[in-house]
Amino acid sequence: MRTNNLTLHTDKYQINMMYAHWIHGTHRERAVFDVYFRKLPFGNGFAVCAGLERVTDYIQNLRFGEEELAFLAEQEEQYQPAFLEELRRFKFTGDLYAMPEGTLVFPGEPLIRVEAPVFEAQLIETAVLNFVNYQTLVATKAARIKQVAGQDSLLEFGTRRAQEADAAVWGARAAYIVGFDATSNLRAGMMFGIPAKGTHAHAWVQSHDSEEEAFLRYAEALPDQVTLLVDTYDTLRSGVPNAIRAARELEARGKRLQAIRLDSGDLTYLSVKARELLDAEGLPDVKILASNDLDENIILNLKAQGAKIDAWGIGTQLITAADQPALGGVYKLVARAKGDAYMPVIKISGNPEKVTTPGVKEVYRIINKQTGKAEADYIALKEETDVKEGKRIKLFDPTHPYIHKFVEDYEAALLLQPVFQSGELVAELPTLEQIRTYHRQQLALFWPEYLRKLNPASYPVDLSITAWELKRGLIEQHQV
Ligand SMILES: Nc1ncnc2c1ncn2[C@@H]1O[C@H](COP(=O)(O)OP(=O)(O)OP(=O)(O)O)[C@@H](O)[C@H]1O
Ligand SMILES: O=P(O)(O)OC[C@H]1O[C@H](OP(=O)(O)OP(=O)(O)O)[C@H](O)[C@@H]1O
Ligand SMILES: O=C(O)c1cccnc1
Repeated sequence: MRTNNLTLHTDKYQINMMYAHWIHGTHRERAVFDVYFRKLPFGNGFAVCAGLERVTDYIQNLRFGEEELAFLAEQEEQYQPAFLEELRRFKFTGDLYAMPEGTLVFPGEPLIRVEAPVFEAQLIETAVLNFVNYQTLVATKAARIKQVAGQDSLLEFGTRRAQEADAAVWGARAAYIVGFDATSNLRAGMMFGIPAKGTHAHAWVQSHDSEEEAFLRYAEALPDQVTLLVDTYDTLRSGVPNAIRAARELEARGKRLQAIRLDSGDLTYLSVKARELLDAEGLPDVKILASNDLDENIILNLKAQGAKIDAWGIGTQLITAADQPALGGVYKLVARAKGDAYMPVIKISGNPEKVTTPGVKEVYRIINKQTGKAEADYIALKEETDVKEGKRIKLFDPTHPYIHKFVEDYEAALLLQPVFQSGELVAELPTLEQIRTYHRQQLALFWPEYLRKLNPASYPVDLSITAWELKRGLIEQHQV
């Protein structure tokens, strides 16, 4: 590997567009881009916004170093040396607004708005989507797992199966945001302050002459509160009885066996039987941890079957978001500078979902003051004042405009917060603990029908009349 610099972590077409803008002298013209996704993953009723910390760090460190410039100079495009000099001076000077990490987010609403010289806004598209798509996807998957696990402990075990190293650590962080308790990845622990936890592998048992010896030696070496993996040979005939012997031995030394881990077989049957054995030996406090390709559906099933599992280790299915391995978040131009003002622009498509929503917009979460619950998200043009002033507004579904209602006793929470202004970081980023608390508060804002895992109700994301008319007008204008 030659570089840690992420400035060239972009698609070549961005640099080519930057070059063409520079050639024509339009590179300083301001442009506005929205980041949003069109479809919720996993059939879930919401997604959990994540990725902003990485985006912030990336933008602060955007610089074309000598290595990057030399590499660009070698490209078949033969960029002019003066362009490379322009890149040498590159720094992000724009504005970026973003929803805080942990926010519940929905299709069609901007999670991030970038207002910057087109030269800068174009460069960052690829990396911003890369970070936000992955982290939002994993946070959402983890939220589904957290929902079924309730108060049980959740350990993130995914690194060995993750799509490479960055995915492992940022995925561990995304899981922690929504309520996982710990990760097995020590680097994630060190980078983010996530509690790091670990049991032991089958290899530990296999590398001893007997399972009993392996357990005793492990318990002897490690401090209090060990977890023993009991399924290497025969869970009920050998693993659990040997763990019970180890627990006795530990007790004699003033230490405790914290848990046993089951990693194969019928987890309901084995956990019920193991619980009986442990309880019969006066060890009701020894917990049962399960792992083995678990996801939210298996956990829900195991619970319905009466499994006696207190803690869950989750790897592959979470870190790879196995049932839907990508979130299709996009970065779309919605306005560009024309003189002193922004001119809204649109992208038309035969598929109504793919028609972009033009203009510089804000997203407001409309919260009913009586119930304290979110009624809808309301996308209005930035200059609109009605919603800011708490005036009566019409909520209507842009794809079915006849479905509508008026609301007046509401609080409008402005979701896109300033993060960069004129290239300077203006937001104080929250700590991970603050993000976890905020995420829990977000969940409490929503009625359960939007949160349920299976066939959730669709939460309304509505356009203001002005934003809708702007969109309709531009569609008509472009119709031939
Ligand atoms: N009672 C259960 N109900 C539903 N799914 C279960 C139950 N017990 C285990 N599972 C899940 O079923 C799958 C079983 O995987 P698999 O067929 O590989 O068996 P295994 O026990 O892991 O075998 P191996 O000994 O090869 O590891 C895993 O995803 C596991 O989490
Ligand atoms: O099943 P996942 O959700 O992906 O969780 C991670 C898995 O990684 C380990 O297995 P592995 O076979 O890699 O190693 P081991 O020898 O320690 O069991 C562990 O035992 C889990 O089963
Ligand atoms: O600590 C563990 O038990 C662990 C860690 C990573 C993967 N599987 C299990």
